[in-house]
Amino acid sequence: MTSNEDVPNEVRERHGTLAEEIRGHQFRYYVLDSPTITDGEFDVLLRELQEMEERYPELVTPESPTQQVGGTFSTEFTAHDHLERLLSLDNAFDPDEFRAWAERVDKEIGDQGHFLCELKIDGLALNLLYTDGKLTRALTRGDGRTGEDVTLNVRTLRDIPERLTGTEEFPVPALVEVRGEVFFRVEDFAELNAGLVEAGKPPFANPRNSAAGSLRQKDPKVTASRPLRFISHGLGKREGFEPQRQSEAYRALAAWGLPVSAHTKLLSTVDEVLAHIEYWGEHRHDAEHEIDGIVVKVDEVPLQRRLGSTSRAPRWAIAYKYPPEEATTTLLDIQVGVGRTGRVTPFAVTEPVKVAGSTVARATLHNAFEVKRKGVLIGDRIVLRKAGDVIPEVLGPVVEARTGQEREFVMPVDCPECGTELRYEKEGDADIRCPNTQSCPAQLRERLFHLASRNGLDIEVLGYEAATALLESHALVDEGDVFDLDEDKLLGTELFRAQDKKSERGYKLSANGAKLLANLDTAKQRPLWRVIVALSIRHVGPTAAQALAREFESLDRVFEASEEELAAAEGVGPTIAAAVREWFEWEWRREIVEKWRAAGVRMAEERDDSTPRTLEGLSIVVTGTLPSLSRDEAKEAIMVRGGKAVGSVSKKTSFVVVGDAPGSKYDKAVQLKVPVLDEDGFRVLLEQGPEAAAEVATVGEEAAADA
Ligand SMILES: NC(=O)c1ccc[n+]([C@@H]2O[C@H](COP(=O)([O-])OP(=O)(O)OC[C@H]3O[C@@H](n4cnc5c(N)ncnc54)[C@H](O)[C@@H]3O)[C@@H](O)[C@H]2O)c1
Ligand SMILES: [Zn+2]
Repeated sequence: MTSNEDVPNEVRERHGTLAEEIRGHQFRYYVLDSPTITDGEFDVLLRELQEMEERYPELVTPESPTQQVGGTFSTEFTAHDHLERLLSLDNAFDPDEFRAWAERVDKEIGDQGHFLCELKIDGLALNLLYTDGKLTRALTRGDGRTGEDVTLNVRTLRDIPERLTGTEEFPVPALVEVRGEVFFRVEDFAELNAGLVEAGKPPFANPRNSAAGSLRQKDPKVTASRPLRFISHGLGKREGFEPQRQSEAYRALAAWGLPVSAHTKLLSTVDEVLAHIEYWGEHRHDAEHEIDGIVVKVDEVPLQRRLGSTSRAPRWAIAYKYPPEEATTTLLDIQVGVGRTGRVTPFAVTEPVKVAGSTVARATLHNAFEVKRKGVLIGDRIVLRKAGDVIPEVLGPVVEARTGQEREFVMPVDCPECGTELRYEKEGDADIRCPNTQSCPAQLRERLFHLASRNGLDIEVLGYEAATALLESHALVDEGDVFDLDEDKLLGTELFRAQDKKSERGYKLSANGAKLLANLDTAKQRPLWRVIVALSIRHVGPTAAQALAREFESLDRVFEASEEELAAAEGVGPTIAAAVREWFEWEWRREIVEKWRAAGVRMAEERDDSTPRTLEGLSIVVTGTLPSLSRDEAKEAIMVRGGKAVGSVSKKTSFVVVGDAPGSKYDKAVQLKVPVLDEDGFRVLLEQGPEAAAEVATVGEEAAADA
């Protein structure tokens, strides 16, 4: 027996309470489908327990959460044993942890394995038993040995075949346990939640919880009404089928009619794997479902056997987890901001918290109805989410954590910046606005900042600070004056002065000031669509502006067009048409255009006739990373040849240009049989035109096989 003497008492105590706390969270997560902390926070607790046990191995007992597959089963369902255990996965949270795992693997099996990298789908695990090709039972993971029988519910999933089909290469086996993940696509999840809210029911916190909640229903009809999806990612017990490779098993599963992932990649070295992990870390939201990491598996089945498993997880696989995109924090206050089109939006001021690698202290709440709908009170513990480059948002309150001290948010009546009474533009609007469009300092500042942004006229020096300073010193009345700025006017703004002892005034134009003037000069030459973006017309971002520029070719023609003509133009539509007409109704805005024109800003599309318009009438989608062209360069090349660079794949798409790790657009192209080009093929398209490109393009399944 091991002696326990060297474990300090307080460590033993902390271990006990921590393990209890973790079990409580597991119960709420796996049985109730209603966690009170985020997954990231849960992982931190489990990691703390692991580290304690590594330091003091005496603390390890078979009952510790570190030794068990997290879940359990509820009495709502019949319990059934898996034929072979369905385990969890060990985690790596940074490259060093991943390297350490790879080194352990290497030591065990020598340098002879391959790494199969898969997206870690954020759903819930399911075990399907097929006997003689027929689906006979479906179990949740449960505690890894015993799961919940959800067969009736699973039969309602379209992705899961009742019967397996066999092929010559892969005949149907006598028995096989197929493991995989049940999940919601991100867009289906959003739709489901919107429907729940409309019906007055509380929305789900995230797609994973909604998938678990939808699958574990007592009434299969409810499950049937939810668009749950399934992707296979493993095998349990099998008879009459012995794959040598995990990747081979996936080919068999696909042949039998089961869905497998299109994003699985076989790699040889640790560096390649880390590059792949980094790639998906930046493209996390390109997949159709949520991912919380990359699962790396040793591909060779005999090597998997040699590595074996612990009681909790296989040693031959690891889940590399990305920084969590959700965190809980305290909502300190709700304040309002005024945007460039006058929209007044409440935003959350929170205790700073780390999410997705950066510290967040503010999050959007969209409008007063959203605040109500989300049910958040000032003082609440809340769940924050930050996905990629998107502005952080408040998901909702942790109701269990309320103390009774929380208070409701009240929307202000007047504009916080100019004091004008706020109003809804028309009845039923979600957004309330400051009607002082021309001179509300907040709106002006935001418009200037937007005008100078990268999608607008790209004027580097004109950031937030400069915009504020120019307005405060009255160097500008509104954005109409931007191109009239000169040295004299800038010298009236302290920000653009530099000390100069030689001059009488004691200052001269700063380097930044000179740079601003130079930048403004260049900005006059930007293409028409950027000028349109810079006007801050509601609903008109880069895509709409490009459509307007393409269809009307000059700002005057946009101005002269009727609402009907605008709406009829490709890529414009009624909302944008109405917004454009509304914009031009105001005298002071037409003056902006006149002042810019007088200053020499480009007002019409300049056709570059040096390049023949060989792509006229074609719609082309570029997706994934091309080896030597940036996405913008590729789009530019399409547009100068008269083609349209569009964002989404439809039957009308002429070509889809595909780079590395292309995501769902590529899948869609295969499905709709739109010709697919790689970069070489794209060059053929640019240099020799569509007919030559069609010869080198791949179509449908043929394209999928190539990838
Ligand atoms: N918020 C909470 O209170 C709370 C409580 C308990 C657990 N959790 C969360 O649940 C998860 C822990 O659960 P876990 O034990 O399932 O561990 P895990 O999420 O680390 O990984 C194991 C699971 O990943 C899934 N998976 C997805 N894609 C896969 C692929 N391509 N190949 C293989 N498996 C794949 C499988 O279902 C597998 O069982 C963690 O994310 C944890 O944070 C949260
Ligand atoms: Zn105002």
